[in-house]
Amino acid sequence: MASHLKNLSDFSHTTIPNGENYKFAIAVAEWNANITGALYQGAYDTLIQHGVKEENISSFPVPGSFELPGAAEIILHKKTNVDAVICLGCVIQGDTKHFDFICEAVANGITNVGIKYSKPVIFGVLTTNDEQQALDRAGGKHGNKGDEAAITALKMADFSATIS
Ligand SMILES: Nc1c(NC[C@H](O)[C@H](O)[C@H](O)CO)[nH]c(=O)[nH]c1=O
Ligand SMILES: CC(=O)[C@@H](O)COP(=O)(O)O
Repeated sequence: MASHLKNLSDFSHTTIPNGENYKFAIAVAEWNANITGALYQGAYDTLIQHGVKEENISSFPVPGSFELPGAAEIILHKKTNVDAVICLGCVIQGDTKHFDFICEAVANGITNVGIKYSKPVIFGVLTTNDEQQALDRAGGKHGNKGDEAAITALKMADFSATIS
């Protein structure tokens, strides 16, 4: 469903697991920091709201979204007790094809790291045509993609922990 047809921050809170027993890492890109900062705050606040302890959230800034898959790899290689990694970024179309290459590399890279480590690695990356679309999805009229990424991380961490 397109974001304009749903609010990224609208969830039935009865179906969201309590996160008190889970540890999360958040990798956040510094490119478009006004957007990614809002995504980060949304994700952090949502994790806390659902019982995650402050000491169980570790945060890792990286230069750009292209660095997110590598950061997730390093985090999961070195911090084996992390239950899920949330990757946050904002890629905005420019004048060249650079956007296409970054978006594909980031999406594929994040997918591959999650599979490699059998750990949830959440794609919380906005890929927009312009800044307004990003603002609308980082706490604007369409909600906050960071909230959505945190909810997904909670659900997948619980899924991973409870599957026999
Ligand atoms: N244009 C955007 C970038 N570009 C930078 C890359 O992500 C990367 O840091 C660079 O190519 C060096 O490896 N990054 C974003 O996150 N958002 C953009 O709009
Ligand atoms: C997504 C990008 O890397 C892009 O914002 C860079 O802009 P440009 O394509 O005009 O170089």
